[in-house]
Amino acid sequence: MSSPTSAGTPDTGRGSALPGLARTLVYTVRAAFRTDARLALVTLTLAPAAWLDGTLAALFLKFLTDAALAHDGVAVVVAVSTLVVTLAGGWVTASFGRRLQHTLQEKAGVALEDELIQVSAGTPTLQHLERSDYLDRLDPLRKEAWIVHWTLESLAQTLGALAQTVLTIALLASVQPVLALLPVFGIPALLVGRAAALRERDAQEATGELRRRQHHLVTLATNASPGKEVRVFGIGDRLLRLSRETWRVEHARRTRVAWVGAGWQVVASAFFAVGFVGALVVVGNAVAAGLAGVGDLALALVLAATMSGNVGMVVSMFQWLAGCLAVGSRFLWLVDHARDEHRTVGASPATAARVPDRLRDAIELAEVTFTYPGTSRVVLDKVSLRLPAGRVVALVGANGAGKTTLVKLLCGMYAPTSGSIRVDGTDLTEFDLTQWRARCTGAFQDHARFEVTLREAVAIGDLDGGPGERAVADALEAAGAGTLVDVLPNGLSTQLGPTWPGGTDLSGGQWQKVALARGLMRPEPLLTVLDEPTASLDAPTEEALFAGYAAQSGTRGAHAVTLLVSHRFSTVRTADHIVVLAGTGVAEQGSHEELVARGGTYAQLYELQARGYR
Ligand SMILES: Nc1ncnc2c1ncn2[C@@H]1O[C@H](COP(=O)(O)OP(=O)(O)OP(=O)(O)O)[C@@H](O)[C@H]1O
Repeated sequence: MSSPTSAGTPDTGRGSALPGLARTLVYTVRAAFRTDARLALVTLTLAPAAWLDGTLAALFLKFLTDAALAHDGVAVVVAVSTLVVTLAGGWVTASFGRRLQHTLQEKAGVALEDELIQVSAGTPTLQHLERSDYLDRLDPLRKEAWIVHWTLESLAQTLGALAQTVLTIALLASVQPVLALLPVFGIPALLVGRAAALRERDAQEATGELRRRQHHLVTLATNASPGKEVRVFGIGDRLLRLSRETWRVEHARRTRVAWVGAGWQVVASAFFAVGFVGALVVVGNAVAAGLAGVGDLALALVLAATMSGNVGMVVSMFQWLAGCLAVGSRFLWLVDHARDEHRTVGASPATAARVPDRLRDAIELAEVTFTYPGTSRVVLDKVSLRLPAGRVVALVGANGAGKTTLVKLLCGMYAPTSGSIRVDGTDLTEFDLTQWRARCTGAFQDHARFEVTLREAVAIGDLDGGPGERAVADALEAAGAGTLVDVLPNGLSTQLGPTWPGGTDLSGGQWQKVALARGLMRPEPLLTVLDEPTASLDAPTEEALFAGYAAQSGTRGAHAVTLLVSHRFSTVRTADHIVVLAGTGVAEQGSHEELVARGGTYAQLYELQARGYR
C-alpha cells in the first residue's frame, strides 16, 4: 500500500528500461506452454529437426561418392536409400511442422489478446493509457501484438539453425579437425547481427512518438467524426503533407540505423569469406597429399559452402527472434507495470478497509497536491475540500483548471502526489480500489460508445445486478431517453453502431443519454460523478437530468455525494455547494447565494451567462 502523503501515483515505469530479452523469452515460452504444452513441445522438436536434413544429405552424399568410387553396389543402394529417406523425412516434418505451428500461433494469439485485455483494463490507474512516454512504448504492442505469437516459432527455427551449424561443424571436423575453426569466422556476423537488432529496437523506441503522430494523422483523415472539420477547413492536403513529413523523419531515423547495421554485416561476411577460402585450401592440400578421400572433399565442399549460409541463417533467425522479443518485452513491461500498480496502488482485498455501506459524514480532500506522473506541472496544489454526504457539489472553473483531474483522483484513477482523500475518515488508499469503484458511478464528457445492443450498453453500468429489463428501461427513462426504445428498430435489442449488421447510429445527444442511463444503473453508489456528460443536451434537459441524479443520491439510501462538473450556471446554481477551481486550487466555495453575494469570480461568470439569456 502506498503512503498517500508521500508516494502519490507510483511511477512504475521502471525508469526507461524495458525488460531484458532473456526474461522476455522465458515469459513468452512459458506462455506458449501454458496455452498448449503438447503443441509447443512438438514445435520445439519438429522445427529444429527439419533443419538437419540438408546437412545429413551432405553426409550421405559422401557415403555415395565413396561407395561409387569403391564400386560397392550394396553400399551405393544403402547410401541412395538413406539419402531419399532423409530428404523425404525433412519435407514431411517441415509440412506437418508448419501446420502445427500455425495452430499454435492462432491459439497463442488469442491467449495473448486475452491477457492484453485483462492486463490493460485491469491496471488500477490510467497512466499507461495517458502518459506520452508509456504510449510511445505501447504503440508497437497495440499495432504488432501478433508478432509476439511468433516467438516460440522463431525460437524453434533459431535452435534448428544452431543445431544445423553444430552438426556441420562436427562433420567438417571429421574431415580435418582444423575445419572446426571455420565457424569462428562467423562469430563477428553473429555479434553484429545482435547489436543491429538491439539498435533497431532502440531506434523503434525513439521514433515511437513520430509513428503515433503519423497514425493519428491517418486516423483524422479516415474517420467520420473528424471528417466534418477536415472538409470544412479543407485540411486534407495539410494532413497529407504532415503525414508524409512525419513518416519521412521517422523512416530516415530508422533506416539510417538499419543501413549502418547492414554495412557491418557486409564487413562481417567478408571476414567469413576469408575463413571459407582457407578451409578449401586445407582440404585441397589434404586430398592432394592422400590424407583425405574424394568423398571427404565433396562433403567439405558442400558443408563449407553452406556454412556461410548457416551462419547467415543463425543470424537472421536470431534477428527474427530478437524482433519478436522486442515487441514481447513491451508486453512484459505492461504486465510488470500492472503488477507493480496492483501492489502499490490501493490495498489488497485481504487487508483492505471495508468500504462503508452508506456515507455518514463526507468525502474529504486534505491538502491534495497532484502532478501527472511523467510531467512537472502541478495541476492541483494543496487542495482541501469537504464533499458532504447526500449533497450535490458543483465544480466550476475555466478549461484546464483541474476539474476532471479531481474527478479522476476521487475515482482512484490516480493517487494524489501528496495529501489524502478520505471517505468517512478512511483514506482512499486503504480501500481495495476495485471495491471502491464498485461504489462509484457517473457519466463523463468523453464517454464510451459501446457498440453492443442498447440493453447491454446500459446494463453494463451494473454488471453485478444482471441485465434486468425493467432496470434498463427505467434508467433510460430517467436519463431522458425513454423514447429511444420505441424509436429504434429492435427496441432494447437494437445493435448500436452503424458499422455492424443491422446496426444503428445514435446522435451525439442520444449517445450521451445512453451513457447517463448506464451511470444510473448502480443501485447504491457512494460517489456519483457527472463530468460534463451533457454537453450535447439543451440546458433544460441537462438541468432536469442533474436534478434526477441528485434526487437518486439521496433516495438510494447510501447518502452518496454527487459531484457535478458543468459550465452551465443555470444547472450549477441548483447544487447545494459550489466549488470554484482556479490556478491550482480552490478560488472560492459556498452556496449559489453566498457566492453571488461575495461578488467574486463565480458572481462575475454567473452574471455573464445570465446576461446572455436575458
Ligand atoms: N493525462 C494527463 N497528463 C498530463 N497532463 C494532463 C493530463 N490530463 C490533463 N492534464 C493537464 O492537467 C490540467 C487540468 O486538466 P483537466 O482535464 O483536469 O481540466 P478541466 O478543468 O477538467 O478542463 P475542461 O473544463 O477543459 O474539461 C490541464 O493543464 C491539462 O493539460
